[in-house]
Amino acid sequence: MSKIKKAACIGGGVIGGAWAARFLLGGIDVSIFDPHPDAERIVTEVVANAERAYGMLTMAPLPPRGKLTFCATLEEAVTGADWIQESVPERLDLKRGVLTKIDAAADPKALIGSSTSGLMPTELQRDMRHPERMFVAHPYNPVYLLPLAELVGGERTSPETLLLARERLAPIGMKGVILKKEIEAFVGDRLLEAFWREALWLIHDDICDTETLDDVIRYSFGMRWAQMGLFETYRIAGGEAGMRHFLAQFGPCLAWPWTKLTDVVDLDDALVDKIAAQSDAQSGAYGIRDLERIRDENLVGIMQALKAGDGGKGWGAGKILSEFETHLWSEGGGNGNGASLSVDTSAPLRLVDTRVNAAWVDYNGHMTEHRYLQVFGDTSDALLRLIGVDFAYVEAGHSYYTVETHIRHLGEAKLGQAIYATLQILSVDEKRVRFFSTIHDSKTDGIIATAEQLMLHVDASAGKSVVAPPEVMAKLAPIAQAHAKLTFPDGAGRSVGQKN
Ligand SMILES: NC(=O)C1=CN([C@@H]2O[C@H](COP(=O)(O)OP(=O)(O)OC[C@H]3O[C@@H](n4cnc5c(N)ncnc54)[C@H](O)[C@@H]3O)[C@@H](O)[C@H]2O)C=CC1
Ligand SMILES: C[N+](C)(C)CC(=O)CC(=O)[O-]
Repeated sequence: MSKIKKAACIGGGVIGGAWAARFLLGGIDVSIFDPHPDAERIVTEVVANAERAYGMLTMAPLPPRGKLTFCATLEEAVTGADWIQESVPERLDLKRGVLTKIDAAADPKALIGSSTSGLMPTELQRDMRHPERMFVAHPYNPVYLLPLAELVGGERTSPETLLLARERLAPIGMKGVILKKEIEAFVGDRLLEAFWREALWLIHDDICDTETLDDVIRYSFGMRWAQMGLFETYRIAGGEAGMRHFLAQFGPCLAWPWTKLTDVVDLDDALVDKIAAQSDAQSGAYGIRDLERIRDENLVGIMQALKAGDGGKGWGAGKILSEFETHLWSEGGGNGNGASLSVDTSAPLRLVDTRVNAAWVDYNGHMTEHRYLQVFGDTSDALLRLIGVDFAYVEAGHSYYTVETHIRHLGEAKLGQAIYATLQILSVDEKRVRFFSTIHDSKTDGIIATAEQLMLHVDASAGKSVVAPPEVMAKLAPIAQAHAKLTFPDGAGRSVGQKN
């Protein structure tokens, strides 16, 4: 599978910043060029929101965050990048100029995607020397959560470019859909534009205000669309007689005055003022970053619900999330698979490096208790991958299950604090592994929490413990032997409430 190794974002506004977050949280280094004086602050805030959202979205081990570099020139940003995403304002002359500059400075094999909402790729690639690798990758806001990118080629885009782009988006949790032909505004924005025009008429004609219009969407078909789109929803609406019956029943409405789509509203000052005032009344109590966080929490909830859809197989965006998580598990949080990790057994194994995410913090202002178990769980998962108990091993029917845990909270972890976790094996036999993990502050190495745990090797389908195979024991035993020579950890073997 082809993966993005280094990305460049040209334009770091709403969309460029969110692309950067998607790449960074996928473990990819990103260089940004944006001349705006506030670009660095804005991108940093967007990335922080994205990181918070990922903390809620998935328990799968994310790779170490990529490195973010702000560059003084476009040329500097694209150097070494194999995916360049242009996200400058929606003006043909500006975009064409920027894309032509990218083309001249980038590696000829680098893919160049444009975030344009509706400009034709043939127009955008007109002056490029290597137009075959240029295409539209039209995302949806927020790019770091919504998985879709419409992939659209121009007359001179090679078909392989679109296939390669789709392949490279999958490991960062995105679904690239390739359109058969280019058309202004592609598929999504054509639909949204039709909807938007109708909505503007409804406000203009005082049928409702912006809040009522939004209520109509979010309490009804908006929820349907998140999971089944238009045609599958209408198929169900046709009842047992299906789609043909639906078309026969509602087809005549097409001739009735149910839409004003052919008539474009005049977006004059009066209408702009009206919409802005209604929008202020509806949402003005929140700042933009607050609204983004609320939106992200809701989207995460929807995606998680969809992950449980279709009897747990995942549905729509939930299926993409599930596939993304499978990929993350198989990659093992950037530690690589067990075989390639070099292990220093002369000390407890340092298996997890992370940061306290906003979603982990509770009303006491510090990391909440179940997140400790999450970090300890990530640590034991990392041990398992190290000894060959990876995703393929689990899929083949065996695993280790945790049967006992004792956590001690010895310090506090605050929002954004860098922490790391170590693990020392205490004892091992063919069925059991007993180990002691410690969460440390990354700056001081001070101990924040410890966990003593016992895991059993199991046959998952039989639902019972069985002996681990020789190849797992061959990896586990040397670590256990080395750790037996270390000092027995202070606090191991303690019971709850025991005095020192
Ligand atoms: N905002 C949205 O909901 C969506 C926007 N898009 C598309 O993404 C693109 C960017 O839109 P937004 O991020 O919303 O705009 P924005 O105005 O938030 O950001 C544009 C950024 O480009 C920077 N910029 C201007 N000239 C530049 C140059 N020569 N080189 C590098 N950076 C430059 C600006 O300083 C600004 O930070 C547009 O093509 C838009 O149609 C696509 C999907 C959704
Ligand atoms: C309004 N818009 C045309 C920029 C919207 C998009 O392009 C996609 C989105 O995120 O809705």
